[in-house]
Amino acid sequence: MATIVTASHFVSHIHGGGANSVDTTNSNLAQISLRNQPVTHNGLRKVDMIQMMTKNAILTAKKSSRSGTSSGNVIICGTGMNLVFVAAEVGPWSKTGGLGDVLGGLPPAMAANGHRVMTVSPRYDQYKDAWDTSVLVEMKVGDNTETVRFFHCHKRGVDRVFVDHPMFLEKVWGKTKSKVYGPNAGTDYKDNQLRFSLLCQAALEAPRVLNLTNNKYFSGPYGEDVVFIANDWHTALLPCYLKSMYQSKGIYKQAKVAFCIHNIAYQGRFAFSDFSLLNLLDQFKSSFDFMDGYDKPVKGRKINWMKGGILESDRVFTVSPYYAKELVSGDDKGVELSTILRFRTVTGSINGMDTQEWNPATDKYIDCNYDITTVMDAKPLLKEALQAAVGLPVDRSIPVIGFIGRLEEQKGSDILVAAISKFIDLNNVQIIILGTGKKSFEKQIEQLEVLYPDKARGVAKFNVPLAHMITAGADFMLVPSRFEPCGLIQLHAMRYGTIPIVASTGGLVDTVKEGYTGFHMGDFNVECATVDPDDVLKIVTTVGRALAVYGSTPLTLAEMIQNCMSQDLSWKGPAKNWEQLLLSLGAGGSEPGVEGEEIAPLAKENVATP
Ligand SMILES: Nc1ncnc2c1ncn2[C@@H]1O[C@H](COP(=O)(O)OP(=O)(O)O[C@H]2O[C@H](CO)[C@@H](O)[C@H](O)[C@H]2O)[C@@H](O)[C@H]1O
Ligand SMILES: OC[C@H]1O[C@H](O[C@H]2[C@H](O)[C@@H](O)[C@@H](O[C@H]3[C@H](O)[C@@H](O)[C@@H](O)O[C@@H]3CO)O[C@@H]2CO)[C@H](O)[C@@H](O)[C@@H]1O
Repeated sequence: MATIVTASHFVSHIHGGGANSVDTTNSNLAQISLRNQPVTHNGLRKVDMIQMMTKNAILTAKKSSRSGTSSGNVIICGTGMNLVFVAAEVGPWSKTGGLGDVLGGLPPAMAANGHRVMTVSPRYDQYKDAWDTSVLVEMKVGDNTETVRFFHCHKRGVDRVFVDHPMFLEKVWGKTKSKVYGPNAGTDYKDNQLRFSLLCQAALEAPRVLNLTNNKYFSGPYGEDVVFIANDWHTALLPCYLKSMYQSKGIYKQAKVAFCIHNIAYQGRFAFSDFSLLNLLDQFKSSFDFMDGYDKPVKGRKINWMKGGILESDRVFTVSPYYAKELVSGDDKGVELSTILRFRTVTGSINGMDTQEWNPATDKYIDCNYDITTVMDAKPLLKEALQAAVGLPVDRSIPVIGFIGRLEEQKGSDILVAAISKFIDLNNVQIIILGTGKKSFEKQIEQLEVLYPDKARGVAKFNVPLAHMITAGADFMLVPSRFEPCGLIQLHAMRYGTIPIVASTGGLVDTVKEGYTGFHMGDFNVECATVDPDDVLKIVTTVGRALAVYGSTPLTLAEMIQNCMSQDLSWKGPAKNWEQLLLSLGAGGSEPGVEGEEIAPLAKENVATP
């Protein structure tokens, strides 16, 4: 267990209000703010004042928040659970893809429903909006004793906690979008196991040592009655440390761990001898023990972090119901963990999307804002702006197909490139691909412009403004994934009235309805080493179907656009679902939340780094 080196309270001039500040303008809220005050020295037991809140009191709290008597626009009130999300990425501070998006969007939606919510992630950069808490904790990482420092800010009702250590900041500084896991795509930092061991230990300390006093609903440390939501392999040690370092000493007795799989393709497989680096008891060895036929990073017997996380946590979740089924369907889709997963129940809960960042009515990256009533007028203008931006002939009558994604085998950009050569000359169409990742795939997409100067562009950059312009300006969004746990690209596209053309896998099955909100291509071969000609044909055929609708039945197209845009794709529904799932874990002090509306925007400018 970690040792607190210095634990000073937050200074009131930073966050406003002293450590035990109680809002007295509303007696209900005053009760709420006492909820998490420590009452014993080491127990940090939650004062169960919340039970005194009647439903009426909750409603009053909500009403006063809505009417603006509370600070800001965030509607939160004190009931529910103490939730601690732990991940290697948290958007917008750090994001290489969808994991960062989920950590950015789901926590505020949970907070809106009255839960007390913290995220813990590395401090990869000098975030302008996160302050030094001056709380330091020492922990054993590998053979050394390391000191971490916690930074913090409170945004959209969520405590955003950043773990500061040179293993994160020194490596990544200024390059958060590309260097979170390694110096380049496909190469991992050699000390990733130590980095994420440190993250897991820090995350277990944060709820106990941070005296957070930044809003009127909650104060004091979170205490011990928490649900940890550990995300992906980087957080797999958390349930083990929880058991061996805390629960064995009577701490966190009623805490629970939910382990969420965002992508089974990344498991954290390392040499078996590395187990000793993790400072885990031998009792955990069998959970991590793993054999595969690959030579990387060493031949034969390995440890597998994802396997450990699956077996040692209280419940296993993933990000769509269909992917949950695929994971246990066989070793190809379960990436050699399907047998292990069959020992556990894997529950899929579909992701939402950030409807503030991705809102055509307010999007600052597009020239003309629109909604469901003005989409048909706006889209041709946005298409022209997009064509001009990437240097394609500007012509609103030409259908434009977009693709956005990490250039890994998962996303099928190689299949798409093969398909383009088959359909592009036969059709009056333009295609724009945006992505970063494997160098060979980046070269493939950059080559498109050379081959088809008037019809195709490939931009090998991580470019958020361009992602928004494509999402708004394209007519169709292609998602030819070999596998896709949930997928956010198709959600963003539908919200912008851009019709998705998707492979029939994972969350794409759950979110896109054939002929109603999009087009399905069928499922693809998950074998990544080659491009299956059948899959190329599936893209060609389905693109043909979509272009026929574009060209011949504009009314059907318009209807599909309306169907896409009229859906509620926000985190609201998914957050309610997550609430039920997390309540079922039965962590100490857990109670249902309330109906809430998460409406506070996050100014991204504040997050800018050096
Ligand atoms: N070059 C670029 N420039 C700008 N933005 C870019 C970009 N490349 C990607 N992005 C952005 O990254 C995000 C990608 O999210 P996805 O969920 O579609 O995929 P990802 O595989 O990363 O996430 C994994 O985790 C999520 C979350 O659970 C699952 O939805 C998904 O299926 C799973 O593979 C989107 O916000 C997209 O706009
Ligand atoms: O948000 C996007 C994804 O981010 C995570 O995936 C990263 C993964 O966890 C890292 O291990 C690393 O993956 C590399 C892998 O370790 C290496 O052996 C090689 O196969 O290359 C991989 C890519 O560089 O980077 C991944 C991000 O690129 C998260 O786990 C996923 O769920 C998210 O989809």
